Amino acid sequence: MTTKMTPKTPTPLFIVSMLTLDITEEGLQQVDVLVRLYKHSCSWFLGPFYHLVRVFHPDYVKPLLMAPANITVKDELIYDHLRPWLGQSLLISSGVEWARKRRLLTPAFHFDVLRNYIATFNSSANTMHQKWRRLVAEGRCTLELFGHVSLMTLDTLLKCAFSYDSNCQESTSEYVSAVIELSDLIIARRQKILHHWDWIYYQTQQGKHFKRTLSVVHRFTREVVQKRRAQINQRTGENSRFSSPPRRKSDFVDILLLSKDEDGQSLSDEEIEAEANTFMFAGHDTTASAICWTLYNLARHQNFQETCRQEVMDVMQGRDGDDIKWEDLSCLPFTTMCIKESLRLHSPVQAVTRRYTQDVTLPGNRVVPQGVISLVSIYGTHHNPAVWTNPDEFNPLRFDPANMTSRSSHAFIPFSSGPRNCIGQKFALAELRVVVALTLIRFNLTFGGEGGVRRLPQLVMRAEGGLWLHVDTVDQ
Ligand code: HEM
Repeated sequence: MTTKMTPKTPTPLFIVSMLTLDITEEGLQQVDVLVRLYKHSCSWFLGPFYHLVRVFHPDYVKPLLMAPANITVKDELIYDHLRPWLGQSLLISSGVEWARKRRLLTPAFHFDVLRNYIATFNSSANTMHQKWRRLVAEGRCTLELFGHVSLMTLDTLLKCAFSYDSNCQESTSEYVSAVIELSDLIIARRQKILHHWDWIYYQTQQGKHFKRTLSVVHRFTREVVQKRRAQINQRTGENSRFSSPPRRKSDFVDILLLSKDEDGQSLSDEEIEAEANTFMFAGHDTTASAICWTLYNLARHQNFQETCRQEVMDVMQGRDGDDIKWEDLSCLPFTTMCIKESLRLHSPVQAVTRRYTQDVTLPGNRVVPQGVISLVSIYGTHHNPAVWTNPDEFNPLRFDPANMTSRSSHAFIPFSSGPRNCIGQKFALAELRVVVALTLIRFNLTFGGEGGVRRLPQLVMRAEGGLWLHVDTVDQ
């Protein structure tokens, strides 16, 4: 016998928090209450429109995230506002269209491609740290991390996606300002229920501003792709049978321009623009959030910070410069454990939502009926006391391989899982390790605030009023 997931009676507080998508510290604490109460999932009707199942136990998360991509649809409640910016890209599309794009884009994230980006990760981090050194020398030792780190991840992505040196960490870039503004405008739109309808939103000042900002971003991407296409066409003309790679190291746009599906079809310029915009959106804030929270957690746990620093210094011993190399990444096991624990405790993405075109069966013969929105709570799963002992405690030893054998494969899902998992996770983890390692050998980090910060779960996990750390240069 199967049981359809039926709604539990929600309290008004929970309904309000769903409509505002938990964008406060209190919203997160309400999730903690739900998780302790229900352990696996709960299910609601939200007004007349939505029936929503919220899942936060690995046993239930697994069948939902591992469901075949051809029955999985990205839900409009969360993703529709991104469509004007990202178009029908990998993040948003479904079915056959998604499968074709995923096949064409996967080579862009192969290890052989990623290892070329290590130099860029180092140089972007160096620029940020030079700024920090200047600020420390001026006596401004307490820094708001998100501002600095977001510019650095944008700088990196612009170089890796477009080979474009924006110098955005040192001076204002119109494109970078527009990308930051678009994310802020999308958050603001989500919080106003009436703005969810296009025909209202685009009449408002905010909606008009969104359109103007969008045109800056789209113009930039279009110009890069068109210019690059022209260069490739010119090279193929010179060498009539083959499209040869560029003389500089390939970036994402080059790889997408040269990729072909089984029928020999390549992505159109519009499709490449959509994917490039998606990399910028999906890759900069998420990675910045992960870096900032890792540094924050290490600032609050000096013993772990010191162990990581020692580990990095051991790797760098006897070297002339202090660049992190690709081969070094696998020699930083404890630092990687701290990064993973931080991704658990302060997961940049709090949830993913899905609908399924068929019923999905969960353990105990429970069924999520087709069409129902499933909200897979990454935050809830990572804070579930039925899965993690003392879930609010920062304890990197959870990720010691000896302590991981009995844990479900779906207990730790910062990058989601299954066919629609994050295509950029190896890129992100490599950048995280480089930036965290370089930061620790150059700076001591301390947190002065009492009792921690108030978390701000927006598009990614941030901190209310910013994330402020005290930064001192390490004597070398
Ligand atoms: C710490 C950093 C990152 C985190 C925590 C993260 C997390 C996620 C999550 C949870 C998803 C699933 C979204 C969903 O199903 O709705 C996702 C998908 C995706 N991510 Fe990431 N991400 C990170 C970095 C990146 C980077 C660096 C890139 C690209 C350069 C990227 C590109 C994408 C794309 C294109 C998808 C859609 C994949 C698909 O549907 O096939 N992400 N990411």
